[in-house]
Amino acid sequence: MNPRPHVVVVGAGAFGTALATVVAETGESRVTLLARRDETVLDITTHHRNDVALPGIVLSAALEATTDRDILRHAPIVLFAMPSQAQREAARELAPHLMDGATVIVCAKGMEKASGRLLTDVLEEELPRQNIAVLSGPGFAADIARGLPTAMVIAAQTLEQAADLARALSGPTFRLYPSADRIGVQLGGALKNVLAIACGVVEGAGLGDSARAALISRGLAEMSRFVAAHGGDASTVSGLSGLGDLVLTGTSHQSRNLRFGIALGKQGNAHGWPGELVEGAFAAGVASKVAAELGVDMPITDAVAAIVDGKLDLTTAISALMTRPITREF
Ligand SMILES: NC(=O)C1=CN([C@@H]2O[C@H](COP(=O)(O)OP(=O)(O)OC[C@H]3O[C@@H](n4cnc5c(N)ncnc54)[C@H](O)[C@@H]3O)[C@@H](O)[C@H]2O)C=CC1
Ligand SMILES: O=C(CO)COP(=O)(O)O
Repeated sequence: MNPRPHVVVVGAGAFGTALATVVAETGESRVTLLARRDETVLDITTHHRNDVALPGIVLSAALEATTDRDILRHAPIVLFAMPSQAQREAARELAPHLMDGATVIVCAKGMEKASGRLLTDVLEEELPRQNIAVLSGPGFAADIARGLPTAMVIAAQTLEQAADLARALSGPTFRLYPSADRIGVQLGGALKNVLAIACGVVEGAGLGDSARAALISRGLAEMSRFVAAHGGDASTVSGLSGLGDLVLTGTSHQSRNLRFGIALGKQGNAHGWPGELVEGAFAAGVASKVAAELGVDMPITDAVAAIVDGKLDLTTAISALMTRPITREF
């Protein structure tokens, strides 16, 4: 791989901006953020800030920004940091601009709602001439952008490719662990959002910390089953993407999914939610539907999907979860 590759990050929201600045700061790559709005480009190039996405944070002076898609033509590494439901559309729009053989890294945490498919499958369908990888794990955009220590996972088709990517993108404050399990890594990220909503519901309804610990642990069992049913490695979810991210977003109020769940637990609905992205609200319904098709038992995910859809009240959900037949733990 080129010693100083050009990395382009698509999606100038919180996560895209955070990834772009932390990689630019290493000095190992030339990094450009591909934004949709001229105002964002101006803010980054003149003030080294993106105050819409990451208010008050000073970005790397080495970070470039543009709205010109032609920047993708010579970029061997491209990060797709837009929300899950926008990944297909973005791939379709950007396909003519991407370099043949480039690696496109899914940085969203979710599944495609319309098809129930994995995001790597979606991008492989839309971008047959590129290699598709996944970046996931515990890391709030604001923490990453501020240079606080974070560790995440990068999964590619082979461990060797993942290790190359990890070396190209890691820096002194941002450490990537390579993996060859794209399925486990991406599903760990998608499903932890559903469970973070469940943890929020528990917190909002005042059900106690013991209930949260039970949810995290039984939620992990659900994740493992779902990953295995998709052909991934069930043990991947006990790593950073899965348990690591669930501990983070199931307990920290920085998490939008947790805060959304707290609103549900407090008032029974999410009326008044400010419109921030809540990936778990999409993933719950998709995962629940796909699990039913695959015959995978996912009672917590099913409950979150039904609560989010307004089809189940909290008391009934808790009673249903607590009175399931007694079975062995594993
Ligand atoms: N914010 C965080 O701390 C983290 C977020 N993520 C994941 O990153 C993904 C994005 O989240 P955030 O950046 O927080 O959301 P955000 O709402 O801050 O930003 C999303 C950005 O995507 C852009 N966008 C939407 N559709 C697009 C398209 N078709 N082409 C180009 N850009 C498009 C929007 O303009 C917006 O700037 C989510 O899947 C989230 O789960 C992952 C780890 C941490
Ligand atoms: O995935 C995240 C951190 O790892 C961000 O979580 P939220 O989308 O819940 O804010």
